Amino acid sequence: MSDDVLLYLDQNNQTAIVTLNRPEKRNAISLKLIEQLDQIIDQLHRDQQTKLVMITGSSPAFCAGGDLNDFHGDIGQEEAHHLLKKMQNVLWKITTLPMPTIGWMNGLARGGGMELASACDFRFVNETGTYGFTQGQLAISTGWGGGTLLYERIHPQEAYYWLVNADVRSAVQLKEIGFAQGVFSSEQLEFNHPLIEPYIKRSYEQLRHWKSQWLTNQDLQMLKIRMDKEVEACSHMWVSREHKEAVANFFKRNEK
Ligand SMILES: CC[C@@H](C(=O)O)C(=O)SCCNC(=O)CCNC(=O)[C@H](O)C(C)(C)COP(=O)(O)OP(=O)(O)OC[C@H]1O[C@@H](n2cnc3c(N)ncnc32)[C@H](O)[C@@H]1OP(=O)(O)O
Repeated sequence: MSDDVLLYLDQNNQTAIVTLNRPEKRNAISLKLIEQLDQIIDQLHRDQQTKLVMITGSSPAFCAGGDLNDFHGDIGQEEAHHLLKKMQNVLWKITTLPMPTIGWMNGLARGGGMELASACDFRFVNETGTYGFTQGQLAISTGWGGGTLLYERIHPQEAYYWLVNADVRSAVQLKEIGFAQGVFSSEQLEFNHPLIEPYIKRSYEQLRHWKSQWLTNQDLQMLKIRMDKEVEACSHMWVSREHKEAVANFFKRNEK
């Protein structure tokens, strides 16, 4: 069985690197990938050694969002809800991991890929990448709870504006609005680079404390309710004719 998600723990188990590994599909998130990611995140929740988790993609992309083959098809609203909920649960588990998390955005991200990045505490982006909450272009909204998380990461006015525009932005723009904490070249984003040294220098206790403080500072109960509502809303849009046409157009375009 191929591994669609890889987990690498560095020698002293200080850093866990979680890599989405479907580069030929731009690391689009299939149902199989969700299952594997879920198991890895559960393992990290139980972990008593790791100081830091980094989530990244196998080059050239970070993540193209939900795999439109798996999430599409002739399904009703309840089935759509059931499928979307699976990844919402994973995003929730990532959000509430007990250690700091970095979305190590090595390349482009679209749709659910941006939602995944929003579930991380910090985001480092590749200067050559392009990034967008493009769900609006597919006649849906964010469907895994990542739109709700976006409101927690940047100014609400800017989050609202981005979701409605559904536009694709540069790395520098992401830094300007505070979505990304740093913009780096591909070489700088190589692992074991000094970029993560500041984190590793801090003690386990410090990092776990700051993470706990970060989570306490958010109203998690309310956050979960807001994410649930987002999934519900998207599941209704998912079965619309407009969405089905938009997905069919994507695959037609790629056939040419
Ligand atoms: C389902 C949840 C929902 C949410 O809650 O947010 C979503 O995520 S909806 C999905 C949103 N994502 C998209 O709309 C992105 C669609 N993809 C693209 O726009 C482009 O592929 C790209 C990501 C900009 C990359 O472009 P490029 O580098 O030119 O590569 P290709 O277009 O040739 O793609 C290579 C390969 O990958 C397949 N692919 C890409 N994205 C997806 C996807 N989201 N689902 C399924 N497959 C995807 C693409 O079809 C190509 O496959 P082959 O033709 O077999 O080579």
